[in-house]
Amino acid sequence: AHGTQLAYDYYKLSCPFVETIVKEEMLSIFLTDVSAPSAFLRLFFHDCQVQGCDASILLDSHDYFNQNPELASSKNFGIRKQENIGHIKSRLELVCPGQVSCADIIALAAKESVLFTGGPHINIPLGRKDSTIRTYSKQADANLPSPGITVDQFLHIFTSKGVNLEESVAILGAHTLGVGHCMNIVNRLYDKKPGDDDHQDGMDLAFKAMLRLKCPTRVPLTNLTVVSNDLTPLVFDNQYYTNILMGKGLFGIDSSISSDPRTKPIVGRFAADQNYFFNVFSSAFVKLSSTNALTHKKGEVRRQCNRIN
Ligand code: HEM
Ligand SMILES: [Ca+2]
Ligand SMILES: [Ca+2]
Repeated sequence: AHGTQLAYDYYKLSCPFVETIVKEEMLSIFLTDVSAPSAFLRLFFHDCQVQGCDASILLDSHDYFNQNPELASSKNFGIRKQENIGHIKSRLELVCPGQVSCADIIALAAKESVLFTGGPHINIPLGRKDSTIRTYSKQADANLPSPGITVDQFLHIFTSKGVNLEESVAILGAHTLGVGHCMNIVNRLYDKKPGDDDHQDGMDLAFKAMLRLKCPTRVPLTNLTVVSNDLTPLVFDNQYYTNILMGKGLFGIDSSISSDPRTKPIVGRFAADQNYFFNVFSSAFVKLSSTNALTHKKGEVRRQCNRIN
């Protein structure tokens, strides 16, 4: 099974128990850290968004150009749990040395995170290779979306990967898990010109008052406070869509998709039908996980996730 494409049975001969081992390791991480699933899900998106799903995000700094690694970008603020991927990798190296890529481990960790928190069981094809090309913080700055992007920019990011309109709205449902830092929200709370109407951005006023209490100033220190992405940040459910329809979206883009005429009907459908959301999320996830995947002789299986062999 070492062809030129990702395959569902890629490790059937070379590492038949890879999925069981990753699941086992993930369970023990989840039991000690309830915030881990959200961290793995975001790690996966940020890896795929810069140069493709190739574990480039795990590479650390040392190189002769002395440039910052991808992870140092401010857009990667709050990214955690990379070291757990390295730990799972070292366990897999004992069982099937040189076989399983770090990029596949990131994708498997993300799908286990969705399942463990109550979301759908997603089957993903495997066989991604790890990048042999180093990435820099500038690439992450340029490719990772800002919380206030427009719906057009948002749709462009995903349609360019073959993700359709409905699937794009579904993949943002990942914001059913986890938190955001005040630094990513304060612009929405304090950049009003005098005389502006507080109602104009469609944000629920009680919600806005709560956010202002949690994030009282633009001063960087208080920006380290976190706020939940939805009402149930530990559960993968469709609450995110219900929240954004009520004007309780945390980031600008969360609010925007609940009012744009192209995306609003889809948000309504996901809010009304969790199963339907799960199905569309699953197909979006598989597409996202295949972004620029390196296969066959492109790329390598790293021996250690934080460095090119
Ligand atoms: C394309 C539009 C997107 C934008 C603008 C965006 C923006 C953000 C921002 C600003 C944060 C908060 C980071 C912090 O303050 O610590 C965040 C958190 C998060 N994002 Fe996104 N995101 C997008 C898409 C996605 C996608 C596609 C996924 C996964 C498939 C995802 C998964 C997450 C998760 C799970 C968190 C919570 C992380 C945690 O609790 O540590 N996001 N996102
Ligand atoms: Ca990458
Ligand atoms: Ca939730």
